Amino acid sequence: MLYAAIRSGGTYLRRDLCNFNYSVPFSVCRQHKALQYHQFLDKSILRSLINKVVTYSSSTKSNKLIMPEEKKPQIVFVLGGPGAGKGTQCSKIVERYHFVHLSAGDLLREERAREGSEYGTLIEDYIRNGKIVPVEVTCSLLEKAMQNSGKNRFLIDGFPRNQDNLDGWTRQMADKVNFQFVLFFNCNEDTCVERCLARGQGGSGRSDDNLESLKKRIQTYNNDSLPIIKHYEQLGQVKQVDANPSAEEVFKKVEDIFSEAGF
Ligand SMILES: Nc1ncnc2c1ncn2[C@@H]1O[C@H](COP(=O)(O)OP(=O)(O)OP(=O)(O)O)[C@@H](O)[C@H]1O
Ligand SMILES: Nc1ccn([C@@H]2O[C@H](COP(=O)(O)O)[C@@H](O)[C@H]2O)c(=O)n1
Repeated sequence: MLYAAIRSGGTYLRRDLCNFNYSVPFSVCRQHKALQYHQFLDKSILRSLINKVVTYSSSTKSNKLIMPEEKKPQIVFVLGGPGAGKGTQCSKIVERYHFVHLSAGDLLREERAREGSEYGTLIEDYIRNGKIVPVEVTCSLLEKAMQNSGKNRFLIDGFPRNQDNLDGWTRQMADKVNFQFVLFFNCNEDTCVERCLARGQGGSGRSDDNLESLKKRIQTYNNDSLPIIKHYEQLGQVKQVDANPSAEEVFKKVEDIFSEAGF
């Protein structure tokens, strides 16, 4: 038998990964997702055991192995209109709460600029026209950036932006991460446009900080991104912040949210 059931429907221990012979030497506290052990079990063995425990998805009845929830990277999605201040707030969160900030837009711009990229032209066309790049490209960039960072806490900024993004993420990543919540920066359309135009005039160098692209970006946001935020709202997974005040005032609300969430 490959797996020794610790508790049915719960966490399983892969015997073939263990170099000793205890049959059921510890129990798994599912509620707290923590391992508890019987007194006779040596702590060093326990430590090595914990490293070797994998969870088995009994709900799917498949042989798909899933990492324990507490070991998966923690993910916060950061959403809001163009220029709502997502990037600005993410930088502050990184400083205060030691998250890694991954902006889907930045990763796409980097990929566009990468010599030899097969997606450069496609990405430029999508960005200039405010359209959402197919998820296969974006999700792979996100996954690679997560792996390369070697860290375990991520703000994923500007993703998922449409149903394709959400479906692709669910297929490729949902099982691999510990999703926390969506941080939604809600900002008036006029303010968003003003901020992006000012950013363009200030020399952002972005090919989409102009009125023509902005109209398209806002249309995409209203038609494709808002329904995704609503989807998460219906699941009770959205923490909303009014993004119209100054960056400092907005961050105070963000701090409340992150502190309350235990970060
Ligand atoms: N609360 C704020 N008040 C005034 N200006 C702000 C505020 N937050 C951000 N800005 C400015 O607005 C511009 C857009 O901010 P930022 O890049 O953080 O937005 P964003 O939501 O990440 O944009 P995008 O989705 O287009 O990448 C920047 O020039 C930034 O300095
Ligand atoms: N999930 C995403 C995110 C972004 N894009 C494209 O990049 C543009 C800029 O994004 P920002 O978040 O930096 O504003 C955006 O308008 C899209 O064209 C994307 O395709 N998918």
